[in-house]
Amino acid sequence: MPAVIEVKDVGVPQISLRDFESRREEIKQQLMDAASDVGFFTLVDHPIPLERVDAAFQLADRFFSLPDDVKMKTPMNGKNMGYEKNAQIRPSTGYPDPKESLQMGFQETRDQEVCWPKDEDCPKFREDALSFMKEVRDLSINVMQLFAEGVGLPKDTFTEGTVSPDDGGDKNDSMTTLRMLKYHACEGKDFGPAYFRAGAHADFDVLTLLFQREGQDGLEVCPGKDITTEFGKGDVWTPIKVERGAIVVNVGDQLKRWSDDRLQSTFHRVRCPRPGENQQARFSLGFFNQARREAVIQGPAKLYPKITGGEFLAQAMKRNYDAAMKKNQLETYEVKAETLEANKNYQVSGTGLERAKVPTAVAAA
Ligand SMILES: O=C(O)CCC(=O)C(=O)O
Ligand SMILES: [Fe+2]
Repeated sequence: MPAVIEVKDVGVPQISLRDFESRREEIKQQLMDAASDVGFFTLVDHPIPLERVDAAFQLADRFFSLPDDVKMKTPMNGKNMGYEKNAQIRPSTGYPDPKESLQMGFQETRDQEVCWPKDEDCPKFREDALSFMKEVRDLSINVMQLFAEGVGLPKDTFTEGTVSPDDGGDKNDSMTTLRMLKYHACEGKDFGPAYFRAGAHADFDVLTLLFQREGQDGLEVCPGKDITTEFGKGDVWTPIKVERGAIVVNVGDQLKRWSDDRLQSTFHRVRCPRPGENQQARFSLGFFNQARREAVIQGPAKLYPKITGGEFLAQAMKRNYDAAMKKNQLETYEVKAETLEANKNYQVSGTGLERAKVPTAVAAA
């Protein structure tokens, strides 16, 4: 049976953070409802000013406008940091997403140091990116505290589990990352309906906050799909229209596991625009709150064995990037033998489980 891919607007809940302190309980309930149902929602009336988001997009544009050889001074490493272009192959499609991206984190390790664009190439990049990242992290903390309470864990479980203290603790085990994305322009080209700017995948972090630009739609989500079953066939995809000021938020695989599957990590993808649509480049900024390298992930009902953030990432990266890792001789984090044994019957879902049965196209340049 050929894949039936239906796109229907079944809606994604919008949650207002207005009067956060006095409406805390109400907001918590709305977050829990959205995250246990669709796994995706948008946040409005949040504290991040539009100008800050616009400035972050300008920063991304400044970086992506540099010549390729300058951007390639900070190549993607096996630890989810650095720059890549046409190199992220999604298991769901089998071809690289037609895009370029730069990922950076809070760590001050050598792994991370070498991934920051140099001041002489992109002045003040690091300073400005970090200040935006801190702002998004602060908002994430408020949301993650409500989720921890909502699933019956101590309030700070997900924040202590993702945020390394800036002083005192080992901030170098932070794995949270900001990913700047630029999908290539494809003016005048038609790759058909089954070609994607980002192939279907679920995120492997705790919570993703995604910033998009008006007029640059394309994100679609596939709610209600159990991500441990076959991927994407006959499912209903829902477009999320970009709304100025709204932040798209989704639950990742780590939070799904940490909540004993109460909260849903949902497949999503980015469509490639066809003639008649906006085929210019598309920018987005994804902030991925990930479990710290040493944080232990386990839900209140212990549905899954324990796994650390570092091991979780290593497994996800290995599964998703095996070929790329081999080719580039990249090294990722270590996974202990006992973790492998304890987790052998469980899957890190990451970016899809099966190659999609759709025709592939050559990535746009
Ligand atoms: O660019 C987007 O809108 C989505 C990106 C995404 O899903 C990802 O990078 O994980
Ligand atoms: Fe994603």
